[in-house]
Amino acid sequence: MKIIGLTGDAGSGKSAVARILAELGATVLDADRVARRLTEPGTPVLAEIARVFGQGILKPDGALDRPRLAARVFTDPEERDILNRIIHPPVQAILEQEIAAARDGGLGVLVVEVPLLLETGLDKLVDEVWLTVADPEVKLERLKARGLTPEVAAGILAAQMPQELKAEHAHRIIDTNGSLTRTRQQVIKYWTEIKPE
Ligand SMILES: CC(C)(COP(=O)(O)OP(=O)(O)OC[C@H]1O[C@@H](n2cnc3c(N)ncnc32)[C@H](O)[C@@H]1O)[C@@H](O)C(=O)NCCC(=O)NCCS
Ligand SMILES: Nc1ncnc2c1ncn2[C@@H]1O[C@H](COP(=O)(O)OP(=O)(O)OP(=O)(O)O)[C@@H](O)[C@H]1O
Repeated sequence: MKIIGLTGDAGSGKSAVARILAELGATVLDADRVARRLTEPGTPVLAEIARVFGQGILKPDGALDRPRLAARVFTDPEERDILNRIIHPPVQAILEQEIAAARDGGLGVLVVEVPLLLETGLDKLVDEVWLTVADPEVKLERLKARGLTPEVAAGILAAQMPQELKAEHAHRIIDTNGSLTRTRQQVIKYWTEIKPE
């Protein structure tokens, strides 16, 4: 099985590219979704977050108040480090397990979509790094369109390795500044290159 690590800044179009790759036949594993599952009500990770960040970080129904936690961790690097230390080890363990299982498995392509692929060193476990890129103002506009405040949106981008540095580690780069059709064309071209049959 071929394993692609898909990464890129927040708002750079990873999820859009992952959807196209899934349509083309890849299996997609999304690190954000793994992190969400690990922080569902009743999990040890959520209990630890509530212990460290206070019960106010939970909504009345006991679920994680994600916008509230985002506002804290993306404007305060120390708080972000604390969250990362709680949540990254279990997320990484699951991703490593899934990648190892895929290696033992059959043919096909596994795409692991990980915003912090390079920052966490998980790129060493994949065969190729694919990077989505967009101009800073495009990424910021997309994040604001999701309802994030400009401060939180800028905080997320500041918490990630700069796009130019990421590009030094990438095998294939997808520019998402244009239309979705343009993005799709680039993805199909790369897909054809790795799946020549
Ligand atoms: C802080 C949380 C609760 C905010 O949730 P929310 O639903 O508002 O945002 P979402 O998860 O969609 O994240 C938005 C984007 O921020 C970026 N991001 C998320 N966490 C981090 C982080 N710790 N450091 C840098 N960027 C991050 C990603 O690009 C992500 O796609 C959530 O992001 C979280 O649990 N983060 C820690 C887990 C993590 O690091 N995930 C990313 C890769 S494993
Ligand atoms: N040409 C394009 N390519 C990709 N996405 C585009 C394009 N034009 C507009 N978009 C939109 O921009 C947004 C990109 O956000 P997306 O969720 O794919 O980014 P992301 O890299 O996964 O971000 P995050 O890491 O924050 O989850 C989507 O709403 C998508 O529909």
